[in-house]
Amino acid sequence: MKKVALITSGGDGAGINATIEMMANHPHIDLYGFSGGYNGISINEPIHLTPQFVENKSLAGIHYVQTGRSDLPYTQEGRDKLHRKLKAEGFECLTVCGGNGSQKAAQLLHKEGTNTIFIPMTVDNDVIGSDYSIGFDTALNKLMDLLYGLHDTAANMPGRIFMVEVLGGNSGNLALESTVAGAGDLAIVPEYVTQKRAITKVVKEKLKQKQSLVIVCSESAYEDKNYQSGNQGVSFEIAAAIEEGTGIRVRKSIAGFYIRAGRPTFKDASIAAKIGAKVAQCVSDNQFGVMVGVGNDRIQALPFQHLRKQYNSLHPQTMEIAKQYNKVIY
Ligand SMILES: Nc1ncnc2c1ncn2[C@@H]1O[C@H](COP(=O)(O)OP(=O)(O)O)[C@@H](O)[C@H]1O
Ligand SMILES: O=P(O)(O)OC[C@H]1O[C@](O)(COP(=O)(O)O)[C@@H](O)[C@@H]1O
Repeated sequence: MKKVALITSGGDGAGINATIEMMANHPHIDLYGFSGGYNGISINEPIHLTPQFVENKSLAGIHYVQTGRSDLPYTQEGRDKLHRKLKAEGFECLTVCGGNGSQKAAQLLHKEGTNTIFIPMTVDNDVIGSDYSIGFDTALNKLMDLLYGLHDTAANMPGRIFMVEVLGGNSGNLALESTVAGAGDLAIVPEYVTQKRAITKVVKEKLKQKQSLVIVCSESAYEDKNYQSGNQGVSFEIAAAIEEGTGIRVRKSIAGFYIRAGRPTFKDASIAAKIGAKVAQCVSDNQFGVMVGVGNDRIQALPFQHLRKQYNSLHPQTMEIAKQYNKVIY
């Protein structure tokens, strides 16, 4: 049996319990989780994730271990603390579930001597080197539900403009995919600089064709970059510009954190479970310094050294379609 530590880091993502359950049930793995992200390794007692502990809970919305954002990995001193703690407690490997920031820290820790495996988990679906991140589909489905509701009220009471602000960090994936899927009329994404005048022009054109509009706006999209990843409120400023340009009041919603966790969809539960099985196999085979993610429709273990140049931006085909149908500001 190998003693393995696991943390979740950064924003939570539905489905990760299925990964943990698969790892906990592998005959070669003795799994322990630290709550609180990287800092949790230093300050929290490990939770023994035995097969009995994880039984029947893998599809729950509440994670087996709590996630968090931590200062320790940013400094050599902090990382040394983590290395020492893991070594002292006899862990042979650390598995980290999170987004791009967590991936960076995992790479540093591996380079400095702690065997590490990384698992992509973020609703932003922007992890370098993986076509999919655990939690994205659940968030997308919850967002779709909200947008469908707005379309219904829009149809019942025409002539209105609705604006929904959605999570996504520096990525417009949630906004773009939900819009192209038909739940929104126009996406505003941080990958393209959004100019007030351009939005008003597109909105006016769209209102010639449609009785009402549902606009899906990413949290960090705007021309003056005052709104960064994790900030809220950019849609209010964009809505004000649209109101000024069109004379129509904009009805606003922030989808917020409601979409971020909850019970996973089939896609999240399924991919997460398969990732868990692959991670367990990697541990068993002493294959460390890898990200176990999705590529070419398969679960794959990609060595950290292959990650650098594969920045995961908006899906090119989705973006092309969105442009063709005037569903995105670019
Ligand atoms: N550049 C970095 N160097 C070292 N550790 C980092 C770095 N960026 C992020 N981290 C660690 O990963 C954690 C999560 O990163 P964050 O960017 O907040 O979320 P995510 O991993 O979901 O992208 C941070 O709180 C920190 O502990
Ligand atoms: O929960 P917080 O700390 O307010 O952070 C909000 C951020 O977390 C996310 O929901 C998820 O981001 P990460 O998974 O990269 O941590 C982003 O979409 C958003 O910008």
